[in-house]
Amino acid sequence: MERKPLASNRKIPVPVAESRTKAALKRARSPNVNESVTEDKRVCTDKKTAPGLKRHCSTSILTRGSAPVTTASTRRATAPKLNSVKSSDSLMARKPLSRPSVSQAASTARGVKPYVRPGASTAPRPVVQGRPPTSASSNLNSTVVSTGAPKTKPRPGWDLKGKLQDMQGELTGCTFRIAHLESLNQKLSGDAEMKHVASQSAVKEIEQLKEKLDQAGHEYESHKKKLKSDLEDLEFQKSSIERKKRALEEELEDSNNKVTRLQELSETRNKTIEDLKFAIEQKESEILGLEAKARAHETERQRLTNQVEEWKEMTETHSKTIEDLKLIIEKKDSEIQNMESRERAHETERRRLHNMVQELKGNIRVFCRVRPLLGEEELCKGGVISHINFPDMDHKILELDKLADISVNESVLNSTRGGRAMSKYEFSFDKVFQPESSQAEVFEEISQLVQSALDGYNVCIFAYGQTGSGKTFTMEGCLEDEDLLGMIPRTVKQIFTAAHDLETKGWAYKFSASMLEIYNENIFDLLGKSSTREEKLEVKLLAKGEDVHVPKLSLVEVKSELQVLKLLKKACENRSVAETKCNQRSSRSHSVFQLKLEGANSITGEHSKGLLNLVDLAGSERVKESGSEGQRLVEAQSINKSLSNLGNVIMALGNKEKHIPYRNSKLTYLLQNSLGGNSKTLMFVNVSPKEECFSETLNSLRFATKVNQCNIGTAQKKS
Ligand SMILES: Nc1ncnc2c1ncn2[C@@H]1O[C@H](COP(=O)(O)OP(=O)(O)OP(=O)(O)O)[C@@H](O)[C@H]1O
Repeated sequence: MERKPLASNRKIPVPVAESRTKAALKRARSPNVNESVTEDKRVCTDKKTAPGLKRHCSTSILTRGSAPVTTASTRRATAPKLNSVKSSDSLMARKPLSRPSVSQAASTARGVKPYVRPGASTAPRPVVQGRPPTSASSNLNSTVVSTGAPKTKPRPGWDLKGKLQDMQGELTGCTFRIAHLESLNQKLSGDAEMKHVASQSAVKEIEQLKEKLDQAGHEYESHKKKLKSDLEDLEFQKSSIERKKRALEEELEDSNNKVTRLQELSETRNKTIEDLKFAIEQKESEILGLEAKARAHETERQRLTNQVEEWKEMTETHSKTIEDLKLIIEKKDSEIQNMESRERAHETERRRLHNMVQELKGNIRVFCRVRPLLGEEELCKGGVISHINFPDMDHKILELDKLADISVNESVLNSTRGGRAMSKYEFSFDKVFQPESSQAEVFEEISQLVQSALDGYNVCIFAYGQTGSGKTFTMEGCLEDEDLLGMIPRTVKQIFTAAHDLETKGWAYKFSASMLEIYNENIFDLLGKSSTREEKLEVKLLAKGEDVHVPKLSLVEVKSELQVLKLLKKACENRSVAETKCNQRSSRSHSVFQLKLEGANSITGEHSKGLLNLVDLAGSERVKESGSEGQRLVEAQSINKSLSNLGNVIMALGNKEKHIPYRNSKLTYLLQNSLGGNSKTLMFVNVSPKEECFSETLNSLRFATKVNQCNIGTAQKKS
């Protein structure tokens, strides 16, 4: 009987994994294996000593690790019939028992799953009995089969002979079978011997392998130690490498940061370089421009140098010429002085002629001014003044039309309009200003008169007319608007300008201004302090033919037009304060602006003394028509008194009467030196364009016509 497992133990495949190698080595050293080997040895020993037991022993070996098998001898001892033995043998022959290899057996015994070489069959290998039957066994089996129990019916009890025959046949079979078994036993004994030898060689081989295994174990241990130390070395190297790696990584990160910073720096520098390049280009182009300029300057310098040389020569020539010219200038200076003295003589002559013209024009002159329709008046009338006409081109005649006839002495031209009788009144004045006339145009006509004040004449300009006809607008105007400045500021401006011009002719002037208000025949100072403003002033005449004097009246020396404008504003404010105490007082009072002009010519020794009176009279409407009563009646009466007295004075002057009733009113008393022989008088008669004011307009025009017809004599220059 061959035993392959030991040989196959050596052939335990080398496992891929070390763990498997260790397990195999362990299994190889396993006590179970030893046990198995020992058991094999024991069986072999038993085989020598007890051949009878050999079968049992071999059978136990064969059956170890498999299901228990009942031996043939046991079965024979217990089998009641040969048939049963035959059947069990045949069963053995038919049903081979599986026997695992030694390693498998060992593994199974330890409960460890045996290692199965890949590709190897896991089917149990058949034991001897399981092998295909040898020729002997097959013969036996065939014999048994042939000598098997007859399939005939059992012999009856009485057939002893037959039964004996059967028993003899059975005995023969047994004998034959015993012989066969003995031969078989002999064969098996031989096999056992061979197995024993093989087993011993296997044991030797196992011991050798064990030694080798121990040796291999030592080698493995030493190798393991070496590997462990190598591993430690490697671990140490690894950790040092990792440290180095970390250090390198940090270094790398630092380097990267440095690189980034350097890149940024590089970009900044590149940009700076670009900027600098651009600046350099600009500078270069500037330099080129400057070089070109420098070249041009050099050329210019050269040219100028040449010119300087030329001029040096010319200067010498000019110096000579200058000397000649100086002589000529000296000559001319004396000529100019002669001319200036002649001019002064001319100026004196001009003044004389101017005065003569004024005399020829008459010392009382009357200008008529019609104001335009304003605001709602314009809307109602469609902007047309239908009852006032300006028929002549010389602007000296005004026509007043009325449908109803009024019996008056003026030249009334009766005509018809729309089938109705129409009265036409014509008035003639020195000048008629139409509604469109500007303040400048009006002033142009009175500027010569203003000049007379500088020449040493008393000048009186007053505005007459009903309330709202434009007297204040004409005299003062709007002080905030240059174009709307009235006669007073324009007069002042002209006087200062002319005085300045006359300075070159030796004239020096001193101007003193005052402004008063005559309300209800009382005189109030419009330039006074608030404490003295309500104080009533009186007019005094120091001596006959002397200046009229108002004691306590503020007299302010003025040196500029601006200063006078400030005084006018102050007077306006004081008037409006008074107006809050007395309703419409400004309309109900006369305001008088006076400017004294005292001139002296340092060259000719001439002196001049003039007085300029600019008067804004109170409204001239009649008491009866205005239906005034109470305070208004008192106002109206005093206005009427002063205005009618003004007319009376002018009439008396015109009639060359001996007694001129100056003292009948404060106004005429104040203006007595400016009305009459020594003065030049101009009256504005202001006319409202409103048709409902027709009656008042007619009255005003009649009064102005009377004044205009007066010849108040020749003005005398005061000196
Ligand atoms: N020529 C003109 N152009 C434009 N507006 C004028 C003119 N004349 C008068 N006015 C306006 O008419 C209005 C009445 O004028 P203003 O006050 O001068 O009349 P007045 O006769 O002085 O009246 P009062 O007697 O009440 O003082 C004012 O608003 C003034 O600005």
